[in-house]
Parts: sequence; C-alpha cells; structure tokens
Amino acid sequence: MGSSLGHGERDAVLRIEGLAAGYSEVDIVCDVSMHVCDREIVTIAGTNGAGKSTLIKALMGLLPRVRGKLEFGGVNLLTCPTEERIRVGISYVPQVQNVFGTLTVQENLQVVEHVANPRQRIQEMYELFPALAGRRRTHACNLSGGERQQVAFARALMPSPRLMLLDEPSAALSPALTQQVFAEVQRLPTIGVAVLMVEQRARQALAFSDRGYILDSGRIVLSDSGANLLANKEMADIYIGKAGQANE
Ligand SMILES: Nc1ncnc2c1ncn2[C@@H]1O[C@H](COP(=O)(O)OP(=O)(O)OP(=O)(O)O)[C@@H](O)[C@H]1O
Repeated sequence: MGSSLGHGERDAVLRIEGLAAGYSEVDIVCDVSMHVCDREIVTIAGTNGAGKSTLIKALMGLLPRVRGKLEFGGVNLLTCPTEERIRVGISYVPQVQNVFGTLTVQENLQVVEHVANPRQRIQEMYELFPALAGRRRTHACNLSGGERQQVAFARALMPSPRLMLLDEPSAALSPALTQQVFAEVQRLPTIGVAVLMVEQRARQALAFSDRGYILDSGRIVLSDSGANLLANKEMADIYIGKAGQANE
C-alpha cells in the first residue's frame, strides 16, 4: 500500500481521507486517501473496472453514497451538492457527453453557469483555444474529436476553477489528437489550474504528471511521482501496461 503522505501534502488544495463510495450498498472504492496541490497534475491509473471513474464521480458529488473525509480549500465537500463544488472551484470533464452536440461552440460556452463575467470569459476562452474562435458558430456535433475536447475543456474552464477533474480525456481519440489533448492538459497548471485525471494511456499521462496513484479493486495500492511509477517496472507492467502496448 502506498503512503498517502506524499511530497507537498501539507499544501494540498484537495484532501481525501478514508473515502468509500458506491452506487448502492456495495462500496466500489474503499479507504482511498490522496491529495492534490495547486498547479499539480495527478494521474489515477489502474486496471479496467478498478473504480477510477467512480472515484472522480464521488469527488464531484455524483454518487448516492460517499463516506470519509473530503476537503477542498478547507471546505468540507461531503456536505456540498455538485453545484456548490463547482462554485468553490472544481470543474469536471466527463469521459462522454461532455459537450452539447446540438449547440454551437459559442452556445456551449454561454450555457455554463456560475461565471462572473460570461462575455469576457468567452473571449478569454477563444484566446486560450484560438481554433475554437473560428468555429464559434459550428455545432459541436460537427467538430473533430480533438476540437470537441477543446470545447469540453473550455466549458470546464469557464467558471475559473482551481482544480479540473478529467475522466479519460484521450478516450476515443487518435494518437495525434491524444498528443494535442495532452498538450492542453499540460497547459492547465500554467493558467493556475490543478489537474486530477483518470487516463487509460497511463504511460503517456504519467510521463508528464507530477504524481500518480494506482487503483486496484477500489483501493490505492501505490502512489509516487509519475517518473518513479514508470520506473517501477513490475508495477508498471501490471497496472500501466507493458511498454509498446496499445494503451501506452
Ligand atoms: N452507474 C453504475 N451503477 C452501478 N455500478 C457501476 C456504475 N458505473 C460503474 N459501476 C461499477 O463500478 C465498478 C468500477 O467502474 P468504474 O467505471 O469506476 O471503473 P474504471 O476504473 O473507471 O474502469 P475503466 O478503466 O474500464 O473505465 C465496475 O464494477 C462497474 O461495473
């Protein structure tokens, strides 16, 4: 079992201790302790069905049953509905259905709530994602996978979050588009946003992550820097996939 006491834990913005969560009476994730500091990129890796997406949903308040300690910027999240979690600075980009296909790019940004100055913020998003500016009147269903993911990121950034939760941002993308999306992820700390990300392409993701956690059957079995996790060949082969495999 990896220690939850990692480098910089005292400065953590998100703190999770002994978290258990599930969809019914059965816990899917158990005794999870982890943290994320400001401007960190942290990846959660693990086998299929380990509970990675479930953990992210629990952090966003989307599960019926969550126990343990969950704090963000000193706020107890367990008593906060999802909307309040967004207000205190957490954004979530789900794996699927993360944009409205029947709305234009501009409309996708306009419908985001909890934005102090929406017009100005939309301009800022176009400056951050210049490719979207030229496509503002295009319906999201007609964008490429990479462009759609940019819209999803821009939507999540609209309320100026301090932390973004990303569930498999590279899902269903080609290797080239995956590179693009990972470049966007790496940009987030430079604009003041920390990232907690679930990613199947764990080798690639850990290579640019500050730290990572390995989840197995709902429990954290290892936590370390991204580089150290990749250097731990035995663990990497089991949980991250062998070098050269499709999920690399
Ligand atoms: N809505 C749901 N209702 C009930 N059980 C669910 C639901 N969603 C997921 N589960 C169960 O929770 C377990 C963990 O699923 P989860 O999607 O969190 O895993 P994961 O690690 O993200 O997997 P993958 O890498 O394959 O996406 C699985 O056994 C799954 O069947």
